[in-house]
Amino acid sequence: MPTILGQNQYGKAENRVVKITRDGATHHIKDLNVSVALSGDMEEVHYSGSNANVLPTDTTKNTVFAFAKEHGIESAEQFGIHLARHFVTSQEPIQRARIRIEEYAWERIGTSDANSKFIGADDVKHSFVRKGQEVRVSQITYDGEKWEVISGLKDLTVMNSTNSEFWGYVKDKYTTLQEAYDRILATSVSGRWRFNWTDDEQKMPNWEKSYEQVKKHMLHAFAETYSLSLQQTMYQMGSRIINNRSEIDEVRFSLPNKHHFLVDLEPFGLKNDTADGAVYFAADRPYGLIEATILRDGCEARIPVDMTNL
Ligand SMILES: O=c1[nH]c(=O)c2[nH]c(=O)[nH]c2[nH]1
Repeated sequence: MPTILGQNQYGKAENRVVKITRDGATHHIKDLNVSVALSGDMEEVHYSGSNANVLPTDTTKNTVFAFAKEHGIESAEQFGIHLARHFVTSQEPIQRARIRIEEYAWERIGTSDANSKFIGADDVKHSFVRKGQEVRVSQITYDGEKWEVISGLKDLTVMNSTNSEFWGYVKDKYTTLQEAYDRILATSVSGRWRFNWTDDEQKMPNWEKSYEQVKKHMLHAFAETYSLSLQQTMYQMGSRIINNRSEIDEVRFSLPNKHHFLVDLEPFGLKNDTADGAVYFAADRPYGLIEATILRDGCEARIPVDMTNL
């Protein structure tokens, strides 16, 4: 044979597993991206195509989700150790397992300086904001007479682990979506807001304070709205800003609906029920994209509909 097989490994990469643990009304999130790489006696599958030693990558994916439900996720390390031990000890041909895990950190809305002021302790049990700074953006336009200032943010990722439903929608012959009475609602907020300040230097808004307040009202509305759709939540977020910040006349949002699907663990004899803490598959695409402008009554819409370049 003119060639021989060198190092090889296989497995399912990037299993996006989200485990919610319910401690009464207080929820806890573990949000991981788990990649499995197995190696061992795998010559034959490469040389002849015999799969006799191959545990399917699909099975490694199922194992990740089933273990999250059956054993919980105490820490990424503990979870990885458990998985690696399982693959190596349960499958004779597998001699090495490498589990790589990225963990995404979440903090409760209301617990950090940036978002605490308006939210009482009762509101933060199931509403989370992903750790890390959002990107703050602004656009300033001047024609020699008047100013137009638009501020905003992107990549502010938030999640409600309950208090979200979606049902009563139109059903046609292509509809397969099941109605949801207790789902995860998550989005990465991209928002822009337009100031009504145009020229009076004396009445210039305090831009820093305004930004912090807008962000707080946005998070507050997200956390407090019992949601029947992302559209409804989004409108509440915009209204709350307009109603509390007199310097702003217009808000536009572009909100990807970051879908979290309940994993079917029935085949493994596991009940995966929202009521007692469930395991979800966090899908990255496709995603619903929900967008709208919310205006102060009587004001004109000027923020571009497509604000990706803004
Ligand atoms: O909040 C939602 N709004 C929708 O318009 C929609 N469509 C869908 O499939 N899921 C959802 N969720």
